[in-house]
Parts: sequence; C-alpha cells; structure tokens
Amino acid sequence: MFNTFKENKYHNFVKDYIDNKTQYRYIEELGLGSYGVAYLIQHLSSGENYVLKRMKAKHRKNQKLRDKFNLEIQLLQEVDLPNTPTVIEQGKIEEVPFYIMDFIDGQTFEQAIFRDGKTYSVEQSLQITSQLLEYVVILHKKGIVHRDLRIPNILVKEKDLYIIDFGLACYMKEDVDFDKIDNPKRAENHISDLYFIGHFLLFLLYSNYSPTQKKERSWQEELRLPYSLVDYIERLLLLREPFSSADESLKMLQSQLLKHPIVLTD
Ligand SMILES: Nc1ncnc2c1ncn2[C@@H]1O[C@H](COP(=O)(O)OP(=O)(O)OP(=O)(O)O)[C@@H](O)[C@H]1O
Repeated sequence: MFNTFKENKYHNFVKDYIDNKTQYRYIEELGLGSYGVAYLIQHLSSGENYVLKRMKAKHRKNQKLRDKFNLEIQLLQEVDLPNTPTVIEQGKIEEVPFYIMDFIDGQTFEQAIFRDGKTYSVEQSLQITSQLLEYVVILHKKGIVHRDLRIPNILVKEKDLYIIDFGLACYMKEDVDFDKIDNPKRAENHISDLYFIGHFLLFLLYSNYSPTQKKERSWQEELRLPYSLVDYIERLLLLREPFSSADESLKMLQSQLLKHPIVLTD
C-alpha cells in the first residue's frame, strides 16, 4: 500500500500523467480530504480550467472506498444541474480512480467568511439560504441527498451558488422513521440536508456577530433573532418538529420569513 511518503510519490505520478498523457496540464493542488485529492488542471487547446479529483492512493485496494468513489461520480452525473459541476471524463491512474469535472471559479463560503471576512445581513443570509434550498429541492426530486452541505462545499460565483463534493451523497430513502434518526448528519433523507442547511444559515448569520460578553452563550441568545427565525432554524436543526421535506422548509422561508422585513430583537 502507498503510505504517506508514497502518497507524495503518487502525487508526482499524477502530475506526470496529466502533463504527458492527457489533453490537460497540471496547475495546482486544490484540496486534500480524507479520501480524495482535488487538482486544478487546464485544457491545452481551450485554455479552460477543470478539476481532477482522485482517490487517495493508499485506499486504492479498498473495495468499499472504491465503490464509494464510483458512487460519487455516478450521483454527480445523475444530478446534472447547472449548479453542480459536470463530469467530463473518468479513468484510472495506476489503479487509482479519478474523474475530471468543471472548475467552478468561485469562492467557497468558508473562504468568503473566514479568509475574506465577508459578512451577511439577516436578509442576505435568508436570500442565500433560499437559493440553496431551491437547488436542494431539485436534488431531492431527483432522489439524491447530498449529506455534506457545509460551507467548504458551497461556492458562490457572481451571486450564483454551486454545490460540490458529492462524496457522502446517497440515494434518498422514502420511508424513514423520524423518531429513529440518532445522527441527522447521516440520515438518508431530507433531514440530513436540512440539518446542514441550518448550520450553514447560522454560519452566515454569525458572520455579522461581534461578541458583547466574554461568556459564550447559545446561538439563540447571542444572535437575538426574531422568534419566527429562531423557530425556523430550530426546526432545521431538529430541536423542534422537523420539516417533512426541503420543499416545505423552502415554502416557509419564502412565504413567511422573506416576505416581511426582519426586525432584530433588542
Ligand atoms: N468543481 C470544483 N470547482 C472548484 N473548486 C473545486 C471543485 N471541486 C473541488 N474543488 C475545491 O477542492 C477542494 C476539495 O475538493 P472536494 O471537497 O471535492 O474533496 P475533499 O472534500 O477534499 O475530499 P473528500 O471527499 O475526501 O472529503 C474543495 O474544498 C474546493 O475548494
């Protein structure tokens, strides 16, 4: 098996492969996750940028992880939305599977908030969440749950949102007993995506927050949001009765929270 040292060696292998055996040239590494590595590459004749994502070399003999990686590609192909990257091609480099997809030349919300110090008002946070929910409703209609809608996996480019990293996505299970969900993050239905969207919304709202006290308090106390919005977020986070679908939560957001101007409580 490739160990950490060999992973570096494999990295050089991939670079050589891209530069000498494909119609692309290697530009840089974009990110290294627990299972995969993503690289920025450029198509030689068009000059367009793409992303090559591969499995980590040390996992290449692990059939379960290979299946997981193949499922990621399959789901991304099935999603086929303007706001998710299109899969261009797939293959193997020395037994390690990879695929090439569109490069979304935007910023992740993690970069926007934590690197660039971007702040979002309550109104903006709700507008962005509404846009995200619209895409998630379509995703769910296609029978797919993303299950990792965190700030590094949602990009913004010219005010449009894009969803990447389908590494934990799965086919949606229709009949699930809500009382038996002990880990909402891993639920194989809308509950998981709504739970992550609740946290996503809190990240946006916190971007505008400056602590007034040393002692850390709950988000309900710190953010001083209107009751209707607290209630809404609590439903996303399963602290209250969950929404029966992403569509229901989108409708409530659009018909009740976005319709009236948000007034913060003192
Ligand atoms: N299609 C894309 N367009 C733009 N940037 C991308 C794209 N795909 C990945 N990236 C960048 O590369 C980083 C890593 O990619 P990705 O999130 O898919 O893999 P990972 O999370 O590192 O792997 P794993 O699935 O093992 O956790 C992302 O955070 C993002 O910055």
